[in-house]
Amino acid sequence: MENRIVVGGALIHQGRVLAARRSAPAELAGRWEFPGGKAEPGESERQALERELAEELGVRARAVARLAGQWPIRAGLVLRIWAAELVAGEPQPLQDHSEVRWLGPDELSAVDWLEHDRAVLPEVARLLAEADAASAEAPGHGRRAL
Ligand SMILES: Nc1nc2c([nH]c(=O)n2[C@H]2C[C@H](O)[C@@H](COP(=O)(O)OP(=O)(O)OP(=O)(O)O)O2)c(=O)[nH]1
Repeated sequence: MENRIVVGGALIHQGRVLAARRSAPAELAGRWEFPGGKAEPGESERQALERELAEELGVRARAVARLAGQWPIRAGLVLRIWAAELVAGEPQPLQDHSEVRWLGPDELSAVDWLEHDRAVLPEVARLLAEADAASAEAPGHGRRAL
């Protein structure tokens, strides 16, 4: 059987990353993840992520780059994580989540992540550090989206 891809988004905005607390199924409820979901047949990972972030959070977001690595979730299902930037809107837990939270670089371990997502945190920390360095160099010290 061909692997179906689950795309999770490390949505980064103003030096923080969004974590979302799952509301279902029971065995995953309460744990935190990078919001996203399964790519539909014929859909690119980018398209899938941007669609899922709109449905689940009510935001417009842009998938920027895939992070290294992939994680088997169960037979036929593989998780990949993309860095994404917020284009418009304020994320709300509309669907599949009970809460969302922006985490700064020192808060990445403050929530109970799903196991696979924990493996991505060093890379996310690096992205946040890069975004911070870029904002410090930018004229007027304005923060950049990523
Ligand atoms: N969305 C997401 N799912 C993750 C992450 N980490 C992780 O292990 N998973 C697992 C949980 C689920 O078993 C599976 C994704 O299912 P999902 O429920 O988010 O996908 P979906 O929205 O397309 O769901 P469905 O409509 O097909 O039920 O991947 C993550 O960071 N984000």
